[in-house]
Amino acid sequence: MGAEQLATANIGVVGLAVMGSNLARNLASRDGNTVAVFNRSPERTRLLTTEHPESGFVASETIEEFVSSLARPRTAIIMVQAGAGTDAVINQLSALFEPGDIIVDGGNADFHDTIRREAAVRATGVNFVGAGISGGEEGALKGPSIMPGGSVEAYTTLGPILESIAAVVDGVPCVTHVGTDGAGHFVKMIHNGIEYADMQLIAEAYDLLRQVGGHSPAAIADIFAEWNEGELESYLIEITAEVLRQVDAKTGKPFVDIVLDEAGSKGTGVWTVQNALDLGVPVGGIAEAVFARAVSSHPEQRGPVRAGITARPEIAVVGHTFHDDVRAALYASKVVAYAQGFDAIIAGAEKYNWNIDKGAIATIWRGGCIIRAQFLNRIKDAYANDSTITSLLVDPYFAQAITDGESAWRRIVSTAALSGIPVPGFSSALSYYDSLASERLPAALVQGQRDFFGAHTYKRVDMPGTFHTLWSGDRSEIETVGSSH
Ligand SMILES: NC(=O)C1=CN([C@@H]2O[C@H](COP(=O)(O)OP(=O)(O)OC[C@H]3O[C@@H](n4cnc5c(N)ncnc54)[C@H](OP(=O)(O)O)[C@@H]3O)[C@@H](O)[C@H]2O)C=CC1
Ligand SMILES: O=C(CO)[C@H](O)[C@H](O)COP(=O)(O)O
Repeated sequence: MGAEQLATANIGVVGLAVMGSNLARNLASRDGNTVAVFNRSPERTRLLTTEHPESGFVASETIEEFVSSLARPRTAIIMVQAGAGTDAVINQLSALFEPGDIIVDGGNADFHDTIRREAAVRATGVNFVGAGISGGEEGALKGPSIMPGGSVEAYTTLGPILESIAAVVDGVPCVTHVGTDGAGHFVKMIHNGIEYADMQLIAEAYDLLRQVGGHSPAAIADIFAEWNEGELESYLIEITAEVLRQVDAKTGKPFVDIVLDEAGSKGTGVWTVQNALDLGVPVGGIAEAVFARAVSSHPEQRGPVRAGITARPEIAVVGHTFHDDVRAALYASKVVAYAQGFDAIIAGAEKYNWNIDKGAIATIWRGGCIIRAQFLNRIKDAYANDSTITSLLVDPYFAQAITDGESAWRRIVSTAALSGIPVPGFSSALSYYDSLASERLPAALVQGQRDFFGAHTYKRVDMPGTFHTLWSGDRSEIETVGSSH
């Protein structure tokens, strides 16, 4: 590593922790690439170059050296901690980059930050691409799903290199230009929200099979492995079977029994729910998954409540088809979670003026990412058949899937309630479906209450206009000017 470097690298990676080092190795393994690498603490850089001489990295110990090692137009992918760390590296690179160069933030950035950063960097003539990258360590190395946002010009240069390192399904690379500025990180955020919901539903299925079904973790691993051969085939089901089959070497107990039952999070699920609230999109499945992790992480509340209860419900007696019912409930709830996630994408695209192709998003999520699944082919097909559908639940395939699983779904939610097993994911998904399916909702009464205490007005079912009842007067109705609010 010298002070000046020859500009031999066609791409660089800044941030060489788990994701950055694996992405750099992935890039280096593709024909024609010479990869420059830099990390704030040089120890990581040294470790990577020592352990992987085959990658032929051009390593630097200062950011200046790193920039000088890049051929023009310079392209650098940042894989550092979201937030202040990312801002620090963007500032360093923008001070040294020239118009036409490209900075890619591949971390899990808040898309509002990406919108801000893209505008600031673009003003200097440098291109900024906020790219969601999913797949964890293995995906980064072997082929992730990549969700880049930013300008079309930047994608023209960057697209081929991203396509060369992404996962490939049916010959199609799992990368697409999602839209301008923050679109890529927005879609990655929704991906993570769906990931939360999917994981929670799988965890509820496990809990039911264990507590009500009476199966051991190893037996449940076999059930999940079998489910992974059918419509539920997905990476998350596959790894769940692996986790459940694991035995703790220290105690000989199932691994799942020695792990503290307090789920952590890094924040992208919370962002999804916060933004869905702002957009007015009901994403109950994702919200329940976030809240379920929060409930689990409050032992100071769980302990005393549990200690104060003298008797728990008897576990309901179930028949031998119970695990088929759980599978059907899991599938129906999963359909709802994905439908809600795509609704949030549609609402975000509208609010932020992104031209997001829903079918293309389903396509690039089929491989490389954490929520990769066969099932995404069905979503791709649904939007190919009709890109204007108001909900995935009206697509003929999904409507039929829900109808087929509906009775089992209801049996599972009621069995769980009778047995005292928490199923916030399954039950919120069912309530959401029932809300959409109901002829009339008690929202009419809520409107009446709002009008009573706040003169917020209401609309009538039998005539146009906006009305208010004089609740504290003679209770006659008047027509009001302006719309209901
Ligand atoms: N881990 C995962 O499975 C996934 C992670 N991501 C995202 O990818 C990004 C990288 O993730 P991961 O590899 O896990 O690493 P971490 O999120 O743990 O971040 C560690 C890296 O950030 C660098 N860093 C932190 N602060 C600064 C700073 N102020 N200036 C310069 N560098 C800084 C560290 O440098 P140093 O070594 O000097 O401390 C190190 O290289 C994150 O945004 C993460 O959210 C996305 C998908 C999956
Ligand atoms: O982005 C990811 C995968 O797509 C990360 O694995 C994500 O950080 C996991 O989130 P959390 O730690 O909140 O469970």
